[in-house]
Amino acid sequence: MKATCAPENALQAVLLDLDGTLLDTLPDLAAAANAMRRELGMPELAYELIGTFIGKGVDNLVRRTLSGQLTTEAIPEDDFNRARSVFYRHYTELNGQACTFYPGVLEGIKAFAGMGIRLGVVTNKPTVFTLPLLERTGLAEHMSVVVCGDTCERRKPDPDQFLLACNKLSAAPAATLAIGDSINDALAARAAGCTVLAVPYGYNEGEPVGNLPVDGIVESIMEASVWASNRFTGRFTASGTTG
Ligand SMILES: O=C(O)COP(=O)(O)O
Ligand SMILES: [Mg+2]
Repeated sequence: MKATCAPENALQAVLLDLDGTLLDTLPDLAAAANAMRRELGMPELAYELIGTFIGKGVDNLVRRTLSGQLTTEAIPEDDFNRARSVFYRHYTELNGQACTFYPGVLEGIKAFAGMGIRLGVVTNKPTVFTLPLLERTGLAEHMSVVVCGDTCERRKPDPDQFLLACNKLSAAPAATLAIGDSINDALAARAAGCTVLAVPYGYNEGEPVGNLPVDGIVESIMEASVWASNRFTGRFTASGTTG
C-alpha cells in the first residue's frame, strides 16, 4: 500500500463504531439483559437504563445489568460468571433480531466507498457477537478490517484497537477518520492520533455528546462523508491514485 502517494491531508481510512453508531442494537441487548435478570429471579430494567450500560463491552454490560446501575459494586466472581453465561446464551439467540440501521448509515458507507476510502469497524463488542452481526446485517462486505473488544489486550477507551486497524489498512492514524457515539470512541481514537467525529443518537453512557473531545458532531454517517470531503483535501484509493 503506497500511503506516501496520497496527497497531503488525504483521507485514507474511516473506522466506524458499531453499537450506537451503525446499528441500534439496544432492542437485542436489552432483551438479552432482561432475559438474564428474569432467569436469575430479578425484576426487569427499563430499556433506557440498559442503554446507558452499553459502551465498555459485554462484561461491563453484564456487571451493570446485575447491579442495576452504571457504577457497579464488587460482584462475587461466581455470580458474575453465572450471569455472564446466561447473558451469552440469550444474546447469541437475539443478536441481530430486532436491531436496526440508523438513518444515513448505508448512504454514508456508499459515499465513503465511492471516494475510494477503505472502511473498518472498531467495536468493544466481542468477536463472537460482532462477526455474526456484521454478516446478518450485510455490513461485513463493506468492511476491510474488523477489530473487536477482545482482539487486543486493551479495549476502547485505550487506543490499541484503532492503532491495529490503521496498521492493518496501512493507513496513517493522522489520515484516518474515526466515527463513534461515545466517550470510549472519542478518547481511544484521539489517543491513537485519528480525527474523530461523534454522532448524537447513540448511547454514550447516558451523557450528551456535546462535551466529548471530538473534532465535530454530525447527525449521520452520510453527514460525516460530507464533513470529510470538506475537511480533507485529497482522496486516497487503494492503487495510490488520488481524485
Ligand atoms: O459492546 C459495547 O459495549 C459497545 O460496542 P461499541 O464499541 O460498538 O459501541
Ligand atoms: Mg458505540
